[in-house]
Amino acid sequence: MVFLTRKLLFPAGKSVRKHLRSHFLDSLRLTVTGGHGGSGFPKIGGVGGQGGCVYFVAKEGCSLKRVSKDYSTKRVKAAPGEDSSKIRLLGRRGKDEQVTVPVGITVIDDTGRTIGELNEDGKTFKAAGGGPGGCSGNSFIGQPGQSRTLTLDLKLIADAGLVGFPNAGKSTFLKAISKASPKIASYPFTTIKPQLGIVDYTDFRQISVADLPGLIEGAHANIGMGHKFLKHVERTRILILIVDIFGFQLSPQHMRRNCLENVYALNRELELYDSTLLDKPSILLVNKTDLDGATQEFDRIKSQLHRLEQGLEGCPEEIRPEKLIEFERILPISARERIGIEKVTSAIREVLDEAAEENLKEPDVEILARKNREFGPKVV
Ligand SMILES: Nc1nc2c(ncn2[C@@H]2O[C@H](COP(=O)(O)OP(=O)(O)OP(=O)(O)O)[C@@H](O)[C@H]2O)c(=O)[nH]1
Repeated sequence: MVFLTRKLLFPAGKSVRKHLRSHFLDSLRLTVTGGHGGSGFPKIGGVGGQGGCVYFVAKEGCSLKRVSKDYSTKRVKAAPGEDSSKIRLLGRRGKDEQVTVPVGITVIDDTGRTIGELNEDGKTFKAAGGGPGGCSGNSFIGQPGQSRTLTLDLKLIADAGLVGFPNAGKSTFLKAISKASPKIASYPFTTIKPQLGIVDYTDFRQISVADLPGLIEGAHANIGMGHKFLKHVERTRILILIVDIFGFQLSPQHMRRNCLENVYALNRELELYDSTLLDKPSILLVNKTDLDGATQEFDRIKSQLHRLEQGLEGCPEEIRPEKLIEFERILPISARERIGIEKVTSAIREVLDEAAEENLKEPDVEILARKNREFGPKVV
């Protein structure tokens, strides 16, 4: 049925991504409702308990995807207040509902107004107030809680995040794609200050690329800048992985990894930290192809880069990923000599546009598929 739905939704000729990714979410709409106030007890002047409130609480390491899974109906309701009774004149307050959200969330109401910012761990925002309990002022009838639909927007660092081991040529690449020298971005919700390069297109579109520094093998286990780095990879729409065509060695104590192994190692680091990062559309840049013998080396490994699953057996166990990254594009470049840079900037734009298009369509498919499951004919 899902297959059929997809076929109907995606017109012929329009390519459906060959592998269906689960979605990276950077925006989520939730309908929040405070609990209903409890009824009062007119005879003895008893007051109903106030309904519970809905709060958003920022927490490090939480993702919008998690919130979406926890509240699959996209509705959050706090508990009603207790009715007043002979044994409890003042009804108890309804239980609050606390929704844990990622740090760096902007809360937007239905009119498009920003009504809250959750930029620090532990920060709380009251999303919906509970209804007042019944009392003499309201004829002892408990009132409904506040109800509204809010959008949780995850603040992004940039459209694309540049991921690579040291010395791969990230800064050089950033300079090559942005006319002005990269800016150091300072965000209130992050501790790192990524270098930000802005790509200017002839039609005045601008796309931002952030160099997220400090990834080394073991980052998932918080070695080096570890988690500080990885948690910011979440805040970009697409990933650009960059590797040195001749490989990389962090220090004499570390193994020398060839180009292909570097790709597996980057894949492994992302996977170990959070495998949903691999769901983001990604581009692989193989850098330093101006060096002697680099073109031949790229031609030699090109097919292996396109079919990572085939090289898995020969991949050292400590960097062997379980879930493989799937690149939308694999491009050889020389960041220093600015070779292949135009192809990269067009690819970034195309991949971002494809991702945006897919994001628009995919939820429809999911909803339709669910509805079909709920109401469609039973297949036994
Ligand atoms: N031959 C050649 N050298 C390059 C190229 N791109 C970068 N380099 C050199 O590689 C070295 C590292 O480049 P960076 O841009 O500083 O690399 P990085 O990934 O930002 O390094 P970290 O700051 O350590 O993370 C420098 O000496 C660059 O000149 C390239 O396309 N060709």
